[in-house]
Amino acid sequence: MLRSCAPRLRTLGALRGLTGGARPAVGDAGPALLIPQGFSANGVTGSIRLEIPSIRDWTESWSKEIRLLFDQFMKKCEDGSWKRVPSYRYISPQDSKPTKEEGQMSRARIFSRSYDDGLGFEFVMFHNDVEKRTVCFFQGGPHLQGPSGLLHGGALATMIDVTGGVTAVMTGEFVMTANLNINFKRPIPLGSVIVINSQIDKVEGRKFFVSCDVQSVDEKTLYSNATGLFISLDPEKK
Ligand SMILES: CCCCCCCC(=O)SCCNC(=O)CCNC(=O)[C@H](O)C(C)(C)COP(=O)(O)OP(=O)(O)OC[C@H]1O[C@@H](n2cnc3c(N)ncnc32)[C@H](O)[C@@H]1OP(=O)(O)O
Repeated sequence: MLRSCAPRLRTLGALRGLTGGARPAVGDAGPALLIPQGFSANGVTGSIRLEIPSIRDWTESWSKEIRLLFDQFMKKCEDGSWKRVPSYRYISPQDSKPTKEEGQMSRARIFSRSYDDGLGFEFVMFHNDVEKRTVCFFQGGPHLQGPSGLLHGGALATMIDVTGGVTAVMTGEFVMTANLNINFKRPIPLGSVIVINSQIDKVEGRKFFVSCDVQSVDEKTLYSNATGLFISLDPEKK
């Protein structure tokens, strides 16, 4: 399984090349990649199309706080030190006769982009190649509630996983999460903007050791910290 996964993952790794500081107009269609082989529940399909959706500068639901952070970091992109990480929503099978299950698969969406605008994971990420770190500005929408008025821990875990994974992907090969340890230190008010800082601490062969902290925008509250191990796939393995 891992071997057949490799072409897709290499191409996903090529997303690194799609980042850039240029500010697209709101509503511009994002690029799409056609990838030779993909997965379905039954194994390999013909090909998959990875669609990067319209690159929104912001949504109606973004608070002023996250818009300001977005603008600040878009400015930092101008000298090339930071890059905005592109987002994508779909990896959909193409060019294969759909079975019932593949029909379902064609509705697949990347989990962290699976909610309608404003209701779930609203975030933007920026990556610094030299410092090997990624910053994610995240505003959890109302469908991510855990305890009343607070962000669900699993939603935060998702964002830590995605931010850590992106940090590893931007630095090396495409990776899978092998291990994630999270300390939940303070509850996060639903709808508030938080900052997830992720960096590569160490690389050992195919293993990327990543650490993350999750803070309030004013840096006064440390909500969580985490470590993760991300492993790039060995193309020789089945
Ligand atoms: C844009 C990108 C954002 C991505 C964010 C989202 C990411 C995800 O959701 S990924 C989905 C969740 N994760 C998974 O499903 C992964 C399931 N696990 C696997 O597929 C495999 O175990 C995988 C790929 C992680 C590693 O498999 P494999 O390549 O065979 O590793 P293997 O050869 O056994 O081990 C390699 C090294 O890693 C170490 N290792 C492997 N797993 C672990 C682990 N869980 N903990 C600690 N060390 C580990 C091994 O000890 C070995 O170390 P060394 O080289 O020093 O001897």
